[in-house]
Amino acid sequence: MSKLTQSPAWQALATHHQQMQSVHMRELFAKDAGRFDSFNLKFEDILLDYSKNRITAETMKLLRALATQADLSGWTAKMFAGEKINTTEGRAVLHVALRNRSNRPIIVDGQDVMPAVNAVLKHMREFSDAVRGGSWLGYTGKKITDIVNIGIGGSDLGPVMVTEALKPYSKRDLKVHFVSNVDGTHIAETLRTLNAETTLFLVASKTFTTQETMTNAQSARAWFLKSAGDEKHIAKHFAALSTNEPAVKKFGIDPANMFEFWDWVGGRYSLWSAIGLPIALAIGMDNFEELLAGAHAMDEHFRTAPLEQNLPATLALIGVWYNDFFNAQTLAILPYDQYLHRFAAYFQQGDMESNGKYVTKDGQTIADYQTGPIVWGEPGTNGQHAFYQLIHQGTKLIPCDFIAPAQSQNPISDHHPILLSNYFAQTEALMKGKTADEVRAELTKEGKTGAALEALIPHKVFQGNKPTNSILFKKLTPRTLGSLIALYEHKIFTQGVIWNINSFDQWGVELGKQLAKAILPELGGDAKVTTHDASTNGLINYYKAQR
Ligand SMILES: O=P(O)(O)OC[C@H]1O[C@@H](O)[C@H](O)[C@@H](O)[C@@H]1O
Repeated sequence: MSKLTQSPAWQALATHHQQMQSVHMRELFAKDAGRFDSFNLKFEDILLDYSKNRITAETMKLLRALATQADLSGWTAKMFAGEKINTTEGRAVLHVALRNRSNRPIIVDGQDVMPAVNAVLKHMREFSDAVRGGSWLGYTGKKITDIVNIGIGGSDLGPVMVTEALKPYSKRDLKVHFVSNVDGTHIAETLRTLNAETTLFLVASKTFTTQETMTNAQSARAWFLKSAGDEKHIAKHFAALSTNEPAVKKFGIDPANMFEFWDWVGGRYSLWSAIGLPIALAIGMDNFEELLAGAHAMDEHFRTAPLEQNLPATLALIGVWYNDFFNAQTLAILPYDQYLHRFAAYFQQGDMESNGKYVTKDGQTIADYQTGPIVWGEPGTNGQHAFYQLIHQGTKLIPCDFIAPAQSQNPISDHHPILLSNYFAQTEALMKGKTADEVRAELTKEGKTGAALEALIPHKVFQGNKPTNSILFKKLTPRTLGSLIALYEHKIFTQGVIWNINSFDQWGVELGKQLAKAILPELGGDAKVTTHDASTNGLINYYKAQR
């Protein structure tokens, strides 16, 4: 058994789980009219209702003891102080510095990082103001109408998610496009309608070596030069967001158009850095800084609020409860806001790349507990008509986060009340379910009788007792979105601390990259490939025969 599963806090939870397994939330609500009051938390205008979970006050107490045992506050202090907690890469983890609106000095290798952070923000403001204001002109003197961000993973998903989420705040006549996939279709379809004279490319890559991004960037460059002719025009049409200055220079991008960030910014935590430039271009720098301010406020909350009041820690502990004691495999993130349609996709990387680890910080194989969940989801109400069946009546336990704004950005007729009636109804249905007696009464009322009625009953029963968190806030503003993202980031951090894993490296993505590099040259020519296992050889040779 591992140190964690043998620990007193874990053992106490395991024992408690034995009792809780058979408890139905319907009973918990029936017994306690104050359950909502006991199990909700507020942060600014964000409400987290976690009462529809298979928990009691005792559960939460034991879960908090687990966080204390893992020294969550100690690890949090280390992260915020710039200690190199990403040990396998020898790096600090300081996305919190990027949104440190207090300007409190944060020291890495003996130097305060804040002056450099602020200098890049200033550069981003000047650049985005010039492009948005129309004073930044393309090579034929025309204003920029289209931005194409070329990046992948953390250099794509955050900006995509946020620009979609904050569309109501965007400059509608400046379109932002995103190219990530190395599939030529992605860039071809994006460039099809664009004009080189009015298009600005942002090459977004922390390392500036990522194959997909470099391939797309070279194709964009070739496409641009086909119209512009002279390489000197690249300066007005290409900018780079990166930590790798030599590679940016080598690509031919003017260093004045390089927006720097640092190795202590993880790719999946980088939307707050220069990687956020497409966001700033879309919504303006004032709104981008509001996003930072919202995240900073959540950082301060996470850093200072006691566990009992701490939203990220609470979400994290509830997640651990299902993941490790109920053996849940997944977490569904279900935003009832169309603007948040990429939120789950964003946290698929955020969570799964951070906590998809089977080795502890000290290199031990984890054999007797689960780490990160599979994260997935789609906006409501679309999901209801697709996969909710399985959540309601399948054989798997699927904890869900339901997220919604009280105010719509598009209050057309009664759309929003209809949307929210579904939001409220789903968590109620998942919690309560429907008993055989209730089904019988309903069917009888409909005139059904006898064997036909009895045969139908089991199919129409909902067991209920399906756990959900509800996150409800006033309106999806830049500030609120910043807080929401930081809420999930710190949840992921907390779970990583409890599971004793490094949430900030991503070695698991390397093997495929290595093998693809070896395979690429084999795809040319007609020679039969024999260097791999039979399946891989067979697939490659079939491809070569068909192409
Ligand atoms: O920004 P870069 O260096 O091009 O990297 C893009 C992505 O590359 C992937 O390999 C990593 O798993 C991600 O974490 C990262 O965000």
